Amino acid sequence: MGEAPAFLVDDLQNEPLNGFELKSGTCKTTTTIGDKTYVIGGADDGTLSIEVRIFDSSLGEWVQPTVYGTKPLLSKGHSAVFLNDRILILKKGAKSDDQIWFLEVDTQYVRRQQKQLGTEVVAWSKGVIGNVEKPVVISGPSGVGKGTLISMLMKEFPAMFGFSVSHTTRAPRGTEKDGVHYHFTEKSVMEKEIEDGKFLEFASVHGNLYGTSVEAVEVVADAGKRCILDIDVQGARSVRSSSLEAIFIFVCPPSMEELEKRLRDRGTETEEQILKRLRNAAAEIEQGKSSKIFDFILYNDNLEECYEKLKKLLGLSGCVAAPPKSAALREFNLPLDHSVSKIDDKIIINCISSGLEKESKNLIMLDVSTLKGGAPGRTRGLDFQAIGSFSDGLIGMEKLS
Ligand SMILES: Nc1nc2c(ncn2[C@@H]2O[C@H](COP(=O)(O)OP(=O)(O)O)[C@@H](O)[C@H]2O)c(=O)[nH]1
Ligand SMILES: Nc1ncnc2c1ncn2[C@@H]1O[C@H](COP(=O)(O)OP(=O)(O)O)[C@@H](O)[C@H]1O
Repeated sequence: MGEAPAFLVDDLQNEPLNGFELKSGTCKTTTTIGDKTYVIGGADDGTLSIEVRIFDSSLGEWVQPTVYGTKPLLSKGHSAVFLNDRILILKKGAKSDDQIWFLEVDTQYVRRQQKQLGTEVVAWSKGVIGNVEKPVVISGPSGVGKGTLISMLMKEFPAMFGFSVSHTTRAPRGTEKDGVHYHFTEKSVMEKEIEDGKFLEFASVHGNLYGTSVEAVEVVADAGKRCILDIDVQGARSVRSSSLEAIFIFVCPPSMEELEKRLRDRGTETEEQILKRLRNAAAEIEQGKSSKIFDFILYNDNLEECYEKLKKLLGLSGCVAAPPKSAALREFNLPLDHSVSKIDDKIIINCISSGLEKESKNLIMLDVSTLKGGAPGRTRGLDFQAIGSFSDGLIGMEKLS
């Protein structure tokens, strides 16, 4: 709460300013939803990130919300458009990977946090261009074949999937590379990073600490790929109750004898480790089958058959590996001079650029009908098309993807 600058109160009381910058030149926008007006923009204390304050007209008070997610850095201004449960922010003059942001104001995640904290909550997430499917969480006992199935998937569809590289305190195996298979970490360092909120989930498994950092998932999302997480049942449970919308798959062995054989034949663990993993396996299988965490259970008896079933679950049966996405789909330059309007689930951006001889206009359509999964920090499923360019009254139709 606090004193509102005079011009803001004045502006808020006199006219609805949805999506338009306030007159003061401080690069703020206001968006009114019910009794609440979200004032989004640079703070008056010189903060470098975009700040949010809420004016609650039913109380006649300013509210300082709890803000989740990484705040976007200030730019030369922005436009704001309200979409059902979040506000789309289009930053002016920002780099192509930093211009589309969402302020979640009424998503399921935000509502849950508000209930828990009893305060006003908003959450930032960055927009990711491209219709990438939900992340895939794969769990199962040690030695069941998770890593093998994931490697097959990544080999056949390298442009489609990206692996979430976990942190672990266990020692690397012979062929494992730091930063590729795991981020091998000291326990004290990892514990400090967990305390600092850098992890989406973590668990103690077979006597070591394992965890998925928020960054590990974001790196894959930013590359426009579908994220695969190989995590244990405890981790899957944490992700299930997080804001990451994923598909959860549990892999079962055909029998405990076969599981033991695979673990021994792999030859990567000491006898003590093998026994520990086998002891834990029974409980993991029990939980995997009975808990409501998993959407699908796969039996990995014959490897090829199991892989085909996995592909089917992921909608990839009979699918020819997709070519890498063209750069055009992910590149999008929003000029300083533009206006924004909304028609149903389509945001129409009218970009005006003045050349030496004539002024030309470009119309870009941003499709927000299939937004997926908010936090941690990313909203996927944005698609954009150039729907027209007219300098001499000529409108051309061109799809960028
Ligand atoms: N919760 C959680 N579990 C993980 C993570 N990374 C790996 N695990 C799980 O830790 C367990 C042991 O993994 P690992 O040491 O690679 O042995 P392996 O399963 O025998 O190959 C497996 O069940 C993994 O799924 C993580 O980031 N978080
Ligand atoms: N369906 C299968 N039949 C026989 N061996 C398998 C099968 N799937 C995996 N394996 C082998 O079992 C061992 C354990 O597999 P791995 O992928 O490392 O398991 P996880 O990642 O679940 O610990 C590996 O040596 C792998 O080659």
